[in-house]
Amino acid sequence: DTGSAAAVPIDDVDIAYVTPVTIGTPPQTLQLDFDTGSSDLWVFSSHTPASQVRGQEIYSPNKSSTAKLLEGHTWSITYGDGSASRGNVYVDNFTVGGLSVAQQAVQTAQQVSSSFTSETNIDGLLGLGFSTLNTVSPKSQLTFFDNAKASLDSPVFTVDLKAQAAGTYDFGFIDKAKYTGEITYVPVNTNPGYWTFTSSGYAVGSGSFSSQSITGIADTGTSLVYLPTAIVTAYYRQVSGATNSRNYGGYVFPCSSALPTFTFGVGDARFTIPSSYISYSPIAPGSSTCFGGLQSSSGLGINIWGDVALKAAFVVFNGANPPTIGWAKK
Ligand SMILES: CC[C@H](C)[C@H](NC(=O)C[C@H](O)[C@H](CC1CCCCC1)NC(=O)CCNC(=O)[C@H](Cc1ccccc1)NC(=O)N1CCC(N)CC1)C(=O)NCc1cnc(C)nc1N
Repeated sequence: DTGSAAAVPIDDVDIAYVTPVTIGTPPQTLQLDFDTGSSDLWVFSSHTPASQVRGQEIYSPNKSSTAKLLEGHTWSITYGDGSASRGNVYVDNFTVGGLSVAQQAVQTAQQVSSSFTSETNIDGLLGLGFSTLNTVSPKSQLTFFDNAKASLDSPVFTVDLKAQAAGTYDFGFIDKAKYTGEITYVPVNTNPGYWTFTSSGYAVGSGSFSSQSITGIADTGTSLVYLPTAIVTAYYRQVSGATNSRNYGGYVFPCSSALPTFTFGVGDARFTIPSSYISYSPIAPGSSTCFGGLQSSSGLGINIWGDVALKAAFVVFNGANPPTIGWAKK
């Protein structure tokens, strides 16, 4: 089997991407944020208080003839940005881009934090991290990818995110039309459950490449790139008027400032993030001060290659044993 579905940016700065999925019988369609940085599949549902729903599509298990409550199972998750949700669990038919899993654990929200309520374009999350991170108790559940893996032509999924355009999540195959040159594969550390890999270094603009190991996670659910402070200060030193603003929570600069590109290494391969991706967004609509798409990871305890970096490459998440991650130009 294989599957292929669109990854559509939810706003004009690519803060996140959503992908259509269908749940139950007859099929109910929701738009989910596919997140390699977590491993819960949860949805806004008929169990979510109306006061917490603001236009999101909901999954109603009582309207699905194939839904079954997972008795006594609950879940509760908190994300890096402090957002959170919790609820109960059903199993039901679940399809992504033509690829179906018969008994997928679908976590129905009974409570979501205000940031989820206000994010009207996201009807839930589909975790693509390792199932060890799943929060369902007393028995943790498998991700869609782990459930589908045995039936896939190849135990992989690929991520092709684009700037202000629809990209794709492919399952079970590697589409040669989506990348150029070779795919460079590097090892993945599955502890504690992210897709953790080590980059071989970086360069700022046309500057020399600094070879150093940068261990971080490939995270489709994180908007920006978060790297060690030394690297980030080296970058913004090249940006006139850039300051690290406590007020705005990171590096800001005049939107008119020229920004260098940022290149990162994977093995011998080099990937360049265009300046336009790093001029992330005005700090407020119409402001002439812009927020950077590259920020410091100090305080996070982890380096994160988020959408700003993933958009610059075609990435293969190889779920074989042992898992690896592959990066290619496109
Ligand atoms: C089983 C938990 C699971 C593994 C969890 N995983 C994650 O947090 C990583 C995961 O990829 C989550 C997935 C997000 C969650 C919010 C909704 C969209 C998806 N990523 C993050 O939390 C990274 C930081 N957040 C982000 O990058 C969000 C993503 C977002 C997108 C659209 C709308 C709203 C939010 N972006 C923003 O808030 N932006 C607005 C501000 C702008 N300057 C940048 C973009 C974790 O590590 N939790 C531990 C944890 C708990 N508590 C805290 C405080 N930190 C933690 N790390």
